[in-house]
Amino acid sequence: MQINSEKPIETIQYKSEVKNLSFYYGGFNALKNIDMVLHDKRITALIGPSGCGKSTFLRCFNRMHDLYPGNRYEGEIILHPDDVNILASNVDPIEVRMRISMVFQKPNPFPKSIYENVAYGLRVRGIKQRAILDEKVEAALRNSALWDEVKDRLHHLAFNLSGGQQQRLCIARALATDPEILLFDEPTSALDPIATASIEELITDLKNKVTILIVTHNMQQAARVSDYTAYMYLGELIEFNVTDTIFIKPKNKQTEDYITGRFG
Ligand SMILES: Nc1ncnc2c1ncn2[C@@H]1O[C@H](COP(=O)(O)OP(=O)(O)OP(=O)(O)O)[C@@H](O)[C@H]1O
Repeated sequence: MQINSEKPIETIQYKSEVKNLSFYYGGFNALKNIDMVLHDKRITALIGPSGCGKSTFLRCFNRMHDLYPGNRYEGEIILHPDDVNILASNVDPIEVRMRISMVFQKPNPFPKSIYENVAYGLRVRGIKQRAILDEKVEAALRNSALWDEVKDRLHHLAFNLSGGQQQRLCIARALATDPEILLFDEPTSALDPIATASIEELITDLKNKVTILIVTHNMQQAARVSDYTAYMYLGELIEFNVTDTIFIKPKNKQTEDYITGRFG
């Protein structure tokens, strides 16, 4: 595995360090000894052929796998600046999910109003004051480039929005609680090209505010939006580097074959 063997394009801090991470679905070893970093307020893309473990890796970051019995992590995911290992058994997964939010492949708004979708996580955290809720809901909708389209119908059902708008609403819902890392699992695969372009633009804008890890099948998308790219194969991290290097001059033959479409 090659990791950051070139000088980084800039000197920035790590938001997270993955150390010797392995993951098991019961007896199946889906991730094997992964070492990687997430650069603070940068976008990292995970690419690789179907079944290589991209979603499994992403889901380790918010302890999603804890929801199912028989799953097991080994190794560490250190979250900075407080250096906590979010996989440690004494760390509450609910706490982790407050700090690391996820946006799924298909838009999945709750059967509630636009406003209540965004306010949901704030209410779970015990925020009741209307003025604070109003302020945070508006900020999240502005940050997800949805405010102008919905400001006059905040109390309408979220299902009335288009697919692209629903996905931006899900991003607003994830942003409302000020997460430190935002996880995207193929966020545009259910959307048309215009909605995809607006989500990509939004993701690019969001990196000023939050560290982003995105799984995508679409290599052009990885090349367009990400600063760093990780290529995975059969549960292993094969190569990790700045995105331009991975796409223009990968160091590993397997990465090159995948990027050039000779494999996968
Ligand atoms: N709940 C599960 N139980 C057992 N094995 C699983 C489970 N979920 C995924 N796997 C297996 O783990 C491996 C990695 O799957 P994963 O979904 O992470 O791959 P992926 O790279 O995200 O694939 P895709 O691009 O098709 O979404 C695959 O072999 C898959 O069959």
